Amino acid sequence: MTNQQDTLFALPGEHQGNFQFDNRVAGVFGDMIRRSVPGYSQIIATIGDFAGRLVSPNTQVYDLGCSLGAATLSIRRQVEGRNVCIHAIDNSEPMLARCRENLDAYVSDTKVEFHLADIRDVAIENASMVVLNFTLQFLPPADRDALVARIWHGMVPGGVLVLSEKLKFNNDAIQQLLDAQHLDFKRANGYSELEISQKRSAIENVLIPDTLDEHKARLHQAGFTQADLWFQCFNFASMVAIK
Ligand SMILES: C[S@@+](CC[C@H](N)C(=O)[O-])C[C@H]1O[C@@H](n2cnc3c(N)ncnc32)[C@H](O)[C@@H]1O
Ligand SMILES: O=C(O)C(=O)C[C@]1(C(=O)O)C=C[C@@H](O)C=C1
Repeated sequence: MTNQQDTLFALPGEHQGNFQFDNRVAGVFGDMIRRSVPGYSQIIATIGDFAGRLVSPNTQVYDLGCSLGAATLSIRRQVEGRNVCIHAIDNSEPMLARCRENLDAYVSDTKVEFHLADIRDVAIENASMVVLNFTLQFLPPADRDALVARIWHGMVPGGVLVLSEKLKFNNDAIQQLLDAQHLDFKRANGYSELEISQKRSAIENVLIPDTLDEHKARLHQAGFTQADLWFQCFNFASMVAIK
């Protein structure tokens, strides 16, 4: 998988303005997300494990906001021979082009369809797995309930939704503690103070986190009565919901 080192925010004044999933970000995204999101590799591996257990034959899988295709690749390895179609969807052209290259690099009998599209416009049908791995947080908050409800409607009974997100906390002391631990994680992964602060400014109006309670309420409201947290490290979490 494309894995150039992320130095996008290393020089003063670099990459000013709002963060975008453009060609520069797509070129370093594998490195960026691993060094920025604690537990990312574990989450990708576990998405594959959920797929192995819960994806049923002759159904569809949706990777919404697929970026470079890490989740799609992890799922595809676990569902060979089930006559499943995986839909890898992203509205960033440079991300989707690299996603296609990464998936095409390995042989598989499982069909993958690539869609350059907004996840709010894509029909979800006969789905036994839907993945929102750090994508919902980039949608305008007003659009989130409708998407999760549409996902529930498009899923088969027993299907699984994996929802991973950066979290916000209502308690200030907890917010500050977990935020500080996340920043130390980035420092330990080689990001400088300048890189950390410039990236923070770039994403603050773009990545709008919800609290865990808000996520759980949204999942329940959409119809997912079986939903819980399966992973959390500092202010990053992943939830699993079964229809
Ligand atoms: C943090 S990345 C997701 C990481 C990826 N799921 C993974 O597991 O490696 C968010 C992705 O969502 C895409 N995205 C954001 N809003 C979108 C939308 N409305 N429709 C489609 N894709 C979107 C971005 O282009 C970006 O590639
Ligand atoms: O909070 C941060 O600093 C992050 O970098 C998080 C995050 C994410 O959660 O998606 C934000 C943007 C990039 O896509 C990679 C990681």
